[in-house]
Amino acid sequence: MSAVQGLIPQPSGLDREDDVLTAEGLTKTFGTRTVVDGLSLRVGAGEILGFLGPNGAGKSTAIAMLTGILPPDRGAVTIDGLPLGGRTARTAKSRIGVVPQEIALYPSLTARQNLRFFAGVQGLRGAARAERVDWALEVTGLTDRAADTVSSYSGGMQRRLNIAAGLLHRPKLVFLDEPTVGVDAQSRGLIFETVLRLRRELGMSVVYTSHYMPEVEQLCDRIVIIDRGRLLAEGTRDELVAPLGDGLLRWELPAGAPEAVRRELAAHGRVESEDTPGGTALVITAHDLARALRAVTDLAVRHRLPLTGLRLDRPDLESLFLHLTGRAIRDGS
Ligand SMILES: Nc1ncnc2c1ncn2[C@@H]1O[C@H](COP(=O)(O)OP(=O)(O)OP(=O)(O)O)[C@@H](O)[C@H]1O
Repeated sequence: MSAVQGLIPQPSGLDREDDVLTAEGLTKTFGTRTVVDGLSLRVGAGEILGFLGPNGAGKSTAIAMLTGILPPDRGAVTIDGLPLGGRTARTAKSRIGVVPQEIALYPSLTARQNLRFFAGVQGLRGAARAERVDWALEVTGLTDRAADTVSSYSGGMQRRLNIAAGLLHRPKLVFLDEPTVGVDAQSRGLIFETVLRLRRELGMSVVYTSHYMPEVEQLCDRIVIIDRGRLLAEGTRDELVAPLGDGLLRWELPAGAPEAVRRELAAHGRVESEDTPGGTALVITAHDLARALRAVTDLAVRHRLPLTGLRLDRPDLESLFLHLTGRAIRDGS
């Protein structure tokens, strides 16, 4: 059970006037399994929203519904005030860009030829097309390599060109699905720069999925965490980690450790128990980490308990995640 569930800020006031996306009660069931369950969220104009969840949480299914690829069983989405269904679906969809994880480019064509092709698919012609292709190359840092074939590109450059292709129609909102997976540090930096420029220069909004927490902490204005298809927490990075207190302290105790240990530690914050192969681990969400640590060492001396299984964690999204879901953001990591 989580240490902070119930203390996390929940979505505040949907349907703000400048929201570029609102979703209400999105639900999707495959067979007997409800994969997304009553999900509501919003994205503000110019906002970079981190969209997180452990493997199998329902992110891809939710994003497919948010982008009009998959119709929800229940619930509704608006893009820029337009329902993403019925008569307005086409216009609503034209205001979003979707950049999937998979590279969807023609390797034997140059970067510019690829973008000219995709711009044509978007209905751009003539000077407008040339201007937009130049812009997309520039904003993703690929102008110098525009005449090279994609097959000669590094993985990171291909990823940036993939992003450029999703920006050609200048959407109001772009979905970036794990845009930095497997890319080199330089491309990662350039992708960050691109995201920040899109917001700064065009007021574009971004929904950003990533398993790399420091990246999300650095880039995203607000973060939504889902698990088992439901919204688990939503807020700024600081709002989200605030309930974790000053720090987390995890102390593995042998079987038969006195109950008094737990009682005394409760004075220093919320205490939870986890079963371990050798006994129990107490997880203390400490108000004051230094004092909690002193209490632990004091208890260890008094009750002759080992300190070898003691670990301290900074409150960050990674630890929040573990506490909310009982799992690391990526299984096996
Ligand atoms: N078309 C489908 N039919 C049946 N089950 C599905 C279908 N699509 C997804 N699922 C199941 O729904 C659950 C959520 O899947 P989804 O891909 O949305 O999760 P995710 O959060 O994107 O996971 P990951 O981070 O691993 O990509 C998974 O258990 C998946 O097996």
